Amino acid sequence: MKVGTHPTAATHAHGTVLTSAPQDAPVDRATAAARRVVDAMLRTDRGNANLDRVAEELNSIADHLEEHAPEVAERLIDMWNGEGVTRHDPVTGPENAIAPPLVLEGLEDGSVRGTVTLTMPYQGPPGCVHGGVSALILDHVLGVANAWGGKSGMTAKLETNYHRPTPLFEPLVITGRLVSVDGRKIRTVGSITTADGQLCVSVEGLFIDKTVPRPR
Ligand SMILES: CCCCCCCCCCCCCCCC(=O)SCCNC(=O)CCNC(=O)[C@H](O)C(C)(C)COP(=O)(O)OP(=O)(O)OC[C@H]1O[C@@H](n2cnc3c(N)ncnc32)[C@H](O)[C@@H]1OP(=O)(O)O
Repeated sequence: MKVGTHPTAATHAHGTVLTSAPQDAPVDRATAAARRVVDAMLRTDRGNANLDRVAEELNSIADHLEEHAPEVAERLIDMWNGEGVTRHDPVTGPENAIAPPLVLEGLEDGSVRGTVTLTMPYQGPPGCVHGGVSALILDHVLGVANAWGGKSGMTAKLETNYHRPTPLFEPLVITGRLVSVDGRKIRTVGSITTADGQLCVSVEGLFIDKTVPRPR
């Protein structure tokens, strides 16, 4: 695949950004605020006397958003249009409050790479990243690595090795790279390391070339 030709790819100093850049759009600002709420909810004092009022206000916000929500089928068509593809996923999507969101660059050596700091909503063992969250992030990153390598497929198998606990609250380097294509079988590897290079998680994925049609 020719570097920089994908509609979601923007060329930056260190590589080509494969994820949607956060925009100064109301939906991005509202999603960032929702992300703050999820994080703050886990951090706030359990005895905070205002939590009843918080629940009321948040429910009123949810009521408002639901009142303005089109039919799911209609929304799905919109989501899968153009750059929307990368705006709503649970790993990189600036419009998805459960996404950290991770920003990924495509590098000339064929790999993709990003740095992210995960906080309390992603916790598994005390102070550490939940293993399922690591697998989620890597599954997606391998999918983007496939796209960067000019392929796409469905995850058939994701073999995940947890080498050491993955720390919260510090930058983690996430990488992915397509290693081989054999007919419909695409093999892709990835890892999560600390900023000083300690390997926390490594994965080997088998993807099967198959396109699920976009909603229309
Ligand atoms: C420039 C770029 C910008 C970026 C631009 C954005 C890009 C945006 C990226 C989005 C990135 C999202 C990344 C998330 C990726 C998911 O989350 S995908 C969702 C999770 N995965 C699923 O739901 C898959 C569910 N499973 C299935 O649908 C089907 O089982 C599969 C995997 C498609 C295979 O079914 P099938 O098409 O009928 O194929 P089948 O004939 O069964 O198997 C084909 C071959 O594979 C083998 N195989 C199949 N399954 C397995 C298995 N589990 N183990 C071993 N072998 C297997 C078979 O044995 C067979 O081998 P051969 O006999 O040919 O040697």
